[in-house]
Amino acid sequence: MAYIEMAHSFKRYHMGDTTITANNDVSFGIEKGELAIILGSSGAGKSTVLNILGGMDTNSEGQVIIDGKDISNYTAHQLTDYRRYDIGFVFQFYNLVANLTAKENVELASEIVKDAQDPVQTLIDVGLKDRINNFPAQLSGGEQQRVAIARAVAKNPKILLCDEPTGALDYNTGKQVLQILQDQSRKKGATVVIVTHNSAIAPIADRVIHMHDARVKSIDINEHPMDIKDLEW
Ligand SMILES: Nc1ncnc2c1ncn2[C@@H]1O[C@H](COP(=O)(O)OP(=O)(O)OP(=O)(O)O)[C@@H](O)[C@H]1O
Repeated sequence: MAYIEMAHSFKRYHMGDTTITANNDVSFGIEKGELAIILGSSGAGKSTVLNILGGMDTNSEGQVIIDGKDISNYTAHQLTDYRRYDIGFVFQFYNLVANLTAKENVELASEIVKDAQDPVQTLIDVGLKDRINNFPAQLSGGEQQRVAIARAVAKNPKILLCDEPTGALDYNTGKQVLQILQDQSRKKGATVVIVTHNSAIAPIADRVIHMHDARVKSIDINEHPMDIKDLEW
């Protein structure tokens, strides 16, 4: 069984008399240490998958096995622990706390787990040695996203989930952020899942899960993922 295994997962939203099926019989596996990209156009159901994998939402039906445990059966309390200890999340618009410095933003996360990485070292690792005591408003978009990545990885999560992490960034800054995410997988052994509508970045992934209209349309394995420096879009 794969490290992450979503099996026949459905997510239905009920709005009055209508039911929206955001995920329709979604099944895929992701191996430990892989960089996986979930690719699809707007409304395909990608964020729904990511939120369910991250324990921020629950599915209506089907299994969500993470490291051998089915989180779809978890209680609210178990899901809180799961989000706290096992998951790092990176959002499109960074979601940093505006009145805390870069270091303090990372500490917010590192202080709630037992075996966290050192916040300063984590910021140095993402190239922010000279920005440690700056507030988010003093940082560029790319730098803010790097703080957000440092915050996510400082907890040593089992899985790093990223929702359109380069969506608000320009081309070169986006590539730098992708490089950091690919390094998390290649050099640190983290399992990284990126949701995007940008098909140009698919070649950097070990596995590409194509979604359309709430379903998985196909899954591609890249035996030789492209280096970010060779990527063009
Ligand atoms: N809380 C909700 N209540 C009702 N419908 C929802 C809710 N969340 C998502 N949906 C619907 O589910 C479908 C899938 O949404 P989802 O956000 O997963 O797509 P997506 O592929 O991530 O799109 P985008 O790239 O635009 O974020 C959409 O039709 C959306 O309107």
